[in-house]
Amino acid sequence: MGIQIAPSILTADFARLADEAAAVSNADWLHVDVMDNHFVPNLTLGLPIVESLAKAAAQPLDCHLMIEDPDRWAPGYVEAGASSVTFHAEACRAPIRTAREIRAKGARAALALKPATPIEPYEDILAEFDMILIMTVEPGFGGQKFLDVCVPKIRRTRDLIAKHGLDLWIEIDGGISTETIERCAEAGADVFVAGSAVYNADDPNTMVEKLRTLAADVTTH
Ligand SMILES: O=C(CO)[C@@H](O)[C@H](O)COP(=O)(O)O
Ligand SMILES: [Fe+2]
Repeated sequence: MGIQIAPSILTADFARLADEAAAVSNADWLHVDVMDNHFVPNLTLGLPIVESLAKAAAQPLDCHLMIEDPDRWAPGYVEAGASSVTFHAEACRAPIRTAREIRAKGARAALALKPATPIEPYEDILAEFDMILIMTVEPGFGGQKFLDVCVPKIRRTRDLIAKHGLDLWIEIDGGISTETIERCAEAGADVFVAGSAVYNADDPNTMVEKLRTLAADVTTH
């Protein structure tokens, strides 16, 4: 599949989401951060807006659920039109069941890990997922500084995927910019979320291509 860029609409203008999606027409995905003010100290949007955006945007939606009780809510995001649904390991009580429900409804299932959550406890259930999302900031807000301490986990995750002969994508999210994307691509990431770097750029689409080129030039796997 190669390098994929997923602009996060968290830094976009929420009153003009359809236009903001069109402004990143070169992007592979539109990353939608769902926050419930419980799992993270911030509140964004939920099912009705995802349903409208799925109809209005040309790109598939990559929904990142930063919510409590994803077991209950995650399958509904597929019904709302998401093509990929990511839930947090720290919030989930039944990751295998929830991943299977997401897949059964026709979307990609992904497991997200906060910076201090290791990948190793999930080694035996990697095959239940299409993607692992490794957070490179504490979830909750856009525009935070990239946490370098998360890079070794990208590498270890890529090694575990190879060890089991699996075909999972590794997505990274938080503080991704022209300064930080290359070290993540080198470590084995292939899907890159970027919010402030893309939406604060003079031309969001040009930034998408710049990020894609930087990552592609150093990718080894
Ligand atoms: O999930 C989150 C934040 O919790 C992200 O998707 C951010 O929206 C990324 O924003 P930048 O760090 O790229 O500005
Ligand atoms: Fe996100």
